[in-house]
Amino acid sequence: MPVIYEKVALIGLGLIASSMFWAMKRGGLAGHVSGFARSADTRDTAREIGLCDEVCDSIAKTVKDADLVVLCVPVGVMGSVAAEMAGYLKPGCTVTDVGSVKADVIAQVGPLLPEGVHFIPAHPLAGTEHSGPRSGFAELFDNRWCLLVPVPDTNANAISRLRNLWDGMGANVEEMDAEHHDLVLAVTSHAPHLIAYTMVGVADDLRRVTDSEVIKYSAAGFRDFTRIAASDPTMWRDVFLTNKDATLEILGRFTEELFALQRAIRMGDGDHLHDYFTRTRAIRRGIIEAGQDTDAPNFGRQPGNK
Ligand SMILES: NC(=O)c1ccc[n+]([C@@H]2O[C@H](COP(=O)([O-])OP(=O)(O)OC[C@H]3O[C@@H](n4cnc5c(N)ncnc54)[C@H](O)[C@@H]3O)[C@@H](O)[C@H]2O)c1
Ligand SMILES: O=C(O)C(=O)C[C@]1(C(=O)O)C=C[C@@H](O)C=C1
Repeated sequence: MPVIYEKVALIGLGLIASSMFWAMKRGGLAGHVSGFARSADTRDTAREIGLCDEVCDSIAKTVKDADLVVLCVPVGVMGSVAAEMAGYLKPGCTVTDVGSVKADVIAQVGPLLPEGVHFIPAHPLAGTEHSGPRSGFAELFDNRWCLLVPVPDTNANAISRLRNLWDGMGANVEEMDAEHHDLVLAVTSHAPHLIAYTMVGVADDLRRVTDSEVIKYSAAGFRDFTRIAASDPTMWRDVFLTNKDATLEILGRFTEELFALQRAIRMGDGDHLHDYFTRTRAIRRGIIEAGQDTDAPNFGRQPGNK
């Protein structure tokens, strides 16, 4: 694949930035990639593992002459990072981000960018519970969605160039508006993370009664929760504080449903429980049939298995 951007600058060398670097290298999509990290430790690690063609200790130096700048920092600091780099951007370059929340990031970053710079917010729907420069890998975005959230009147060529980059990194790209994005992600990602954090917290609170049995007899369902609940605390604090309204809306609905299920258990209303679980099972099966769960094991899908 031909080079899409001659010079790319990655700000914040963690899971997503490092995965983008390896994916861009795999596809030959960028000529030169510079990376900025605040801490000397992260810069040393990046140099040791060959992450970025150039590792810088200043944002100004990192973004100099860059055709594409990617903000890969927690959503709560997108604005302060944008303020620091705004005066050093190449005229006509594209600035994008990978933040998990979009409306708040657009409000933080948009007003700070000079005229003529194309701002195209983005969100790859791919990640792990790991963070930092060593956690990235080239395949992270393969066959995952990347949502572009362009603000109105964004230059169409700039959008299609960024589309091509994500496409070259293996993602399936779609466009969405920011409010819709934040509501959808509150359902599919943000509320589920909060529920996982809570469930693991409850198990920890019960530690005195259950001793170490929670860990010893950890069943698959709880293990999945602990993986999610091991996700980066800074990232997730910022997600909830910046996607407050949508998350609270979904948690309100979640609580109502939970109360209804709790009531059904107390009243011995097996039909309610059975109907509910039948409906949710169909949703899971729909996801697998649509080929949207690349991690799903094949067993249980033999013909005739209900
Ligand atoms: N982890 C995921 O599953 C996932 C998936 C999709 C999108 N995202 C989004 O991508 C962004 C990065 O997440 P990540 O998983 O790569 O996190 P990460 O913790 O692995 O990396 C973030 C990096 O940003 C640095 N940083 C923090 N504050 C900074 C500042 N003020 N200036 C410069 N650098 C700063 C941190 O030191 C860290 O190295 C976040 O906005 C997150 O919401 C994460
Ligand atoms: O698989 C995981 O570890 C993730 O939580 C990744 C996940 C998600 O919820 O799917 C987390 C946050 C992102 O903004 C996008 C992807």
